[in-house]
Amino acid sequence: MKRVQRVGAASALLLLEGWSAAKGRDALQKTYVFKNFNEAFGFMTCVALQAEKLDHHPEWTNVYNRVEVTLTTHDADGVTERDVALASFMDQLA
Ligand SMILES: C[C@H](O)[C@H](O)[C@H]1CNC2=NC(N)=NC(=O)C2=N1
Repeated sequence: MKRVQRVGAASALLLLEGWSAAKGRDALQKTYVFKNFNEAFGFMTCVALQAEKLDHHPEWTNVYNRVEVTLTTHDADGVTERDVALASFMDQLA
């Protein structure tokens, strides 16, 4: 997999809505709230398939209708265009 340049959370946030910078590390965070568990898990299933396609995976937790997402690129030790791409995909889907 090609190396990607770290862009950092601050510049990534200029392109995204509803995301914020994580505390203590270069990462993006967002909490999605759905109608119920089915909607939340459907979202996660769709994102999981895309994540496999992109070979880029979220850190996330799910409790009932909430999905808390953290995006960062472990290989670059920070936020890259891959995180922006995955964040945009999630926003379009939600
Ligand atoms: C070997 C494999 O391509 C890498 O480990 C991929 C998989 N998914 C990944 N996901 C994320 N978020 N960051 C990575 O650096 C990353 N690297």
